[in-house]
Amino acid sequence: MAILSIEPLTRQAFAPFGEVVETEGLTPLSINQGYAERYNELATIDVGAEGGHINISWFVASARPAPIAIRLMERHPLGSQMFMPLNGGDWLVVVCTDPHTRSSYRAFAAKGNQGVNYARNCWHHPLLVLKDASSFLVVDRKGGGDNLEEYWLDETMQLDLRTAAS
Ligand SMILES: NC(=O)N[C@@H](O)C(=O)O
Ligand code: NI
Repeated sequence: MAILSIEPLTRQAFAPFGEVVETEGLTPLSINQGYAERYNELATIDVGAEGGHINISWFVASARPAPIAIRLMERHPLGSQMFMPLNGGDWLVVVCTDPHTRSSYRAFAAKGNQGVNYARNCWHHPLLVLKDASSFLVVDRKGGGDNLEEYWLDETMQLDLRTAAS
């Protein structure tokens, strides 16, 4: 059984896979006569391929049984996919550059104030949360064409949750 250690989610570490949606380290614009701050252009929504349009949805996710087993990776060839937690709970992100290559897998511990925007065609595990009834705002694609490619792993990989706290 392959064990995948979990690293903190940072913009730099996640850059090969997409964007981290967070305000950390950014300077906001002051708007609304000073009564609000705007953190601009945090993610690129790329859903126009083959006539696609933006789909705004709300996911309510349940925690998977521990130890979390990674058996399936997926990608969306026609569009990006953004997840933003709404309850403020920590969650997990698992991505890879090549699902056939074990060493290409990366697992990240995302904070409750961090979202991710998977770039179009980025291999990722479906939404992984640590608590039941975890709500997420999701921005991805609706439209024709086949926007889902799945890869079932030959060998189940396990997430080493002990490293998530580090
Ligand atoms: N199925 C669905 O809409 N969500 C997945 O693509 C996911 O990444 O969670
Ligand atoms: Ni997805």
